[in-house]
Amino acid sequence: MDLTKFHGIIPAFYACYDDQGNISESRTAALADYLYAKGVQGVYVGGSSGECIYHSLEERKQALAYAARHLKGKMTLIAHVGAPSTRDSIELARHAEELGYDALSAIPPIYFKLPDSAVIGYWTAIMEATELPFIIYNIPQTTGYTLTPGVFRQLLANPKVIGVKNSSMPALDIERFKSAGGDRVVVFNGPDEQFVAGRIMGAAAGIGGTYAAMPELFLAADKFVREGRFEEAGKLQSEINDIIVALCSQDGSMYAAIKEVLRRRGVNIGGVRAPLEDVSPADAERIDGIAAAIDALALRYREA
Ligand SMILES: CC(=O)N[C@H](C=O)[C@@H](O)[C@H](O)[C@H](O)CO
Ligand SMILES: CC(=O)C(=O)O
Repeated sequence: MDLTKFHGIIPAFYACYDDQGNISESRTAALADYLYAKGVQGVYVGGSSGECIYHSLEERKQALAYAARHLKGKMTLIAHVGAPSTRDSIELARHAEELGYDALSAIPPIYFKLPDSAVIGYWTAIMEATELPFIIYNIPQTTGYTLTPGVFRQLLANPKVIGVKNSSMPALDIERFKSAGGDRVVVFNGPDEQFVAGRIMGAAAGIGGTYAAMPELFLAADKFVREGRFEEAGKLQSEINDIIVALCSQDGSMYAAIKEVLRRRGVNIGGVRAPLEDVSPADAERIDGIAAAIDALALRYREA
């Protein structure tokens, strides 16, 4: 299988709401057009950053359908289908396959702490439900489940497994998964704050929650790594991290801050769904500064 279509910068697609807080097709189209114009390699739809955890099954299907309608054939499409029950996950997986997604991905089961056997059973049931390749999602800080290299190796017995999106903080985990999977897997860097480290340690791609706020910067960082320009990559990573820290330092949630940045960059995708907190009046001025900083860096790295 040609895995190169999964290489590069793959922003996590955000939940796009109308003014009443319902999933909006026209606003999904606006985010889709913006990301297409920036030249990203793909999108990851319906994950953490897509606020999937706060959506009904019907809304999740809508979000997957609207993104596919506006991006199918233009870039690689990955559907996140992890849901509390195996049954709902399978329903989403089949829906994503019908919509023409290129791959599925899922977090492990959440809430109850389940043994490895149940987690493996869950991911395997999703894989068996469609013909699509599958990307395991390891994000221990939110799910409470840590994927070990041993369990990863067991899962690799299934040829549908083509990769792992690793969001644990040690870049070492990326290297260990790549070492276990070799050429048949793509490891996706999770933590945007160490994208450059992840790329150097074995990730051929990144899926990130802040990419869509500043796609130009992650595309430039990726190019620096590909060209072996590690000093420039490291400097840009540091500039990116100043922005991420600022996005995470508002009264509102990081996603609310990002959506305000996007509004200033010409893309209105609404607010965030409670219990995520909206930005405060005091955030507004600081977010003006963040958006201006992103625009200035994007300009500076345009010819990178
Ligand atoms: C914990 C979490 O949500 N991680 C995301 C996915 O890996 C990241 O992309 C973060 O959104 C990003 O690194 C900002 O902290
Ligand atoms: C990558 C990420 O942030 C997500 O799962 O949406």
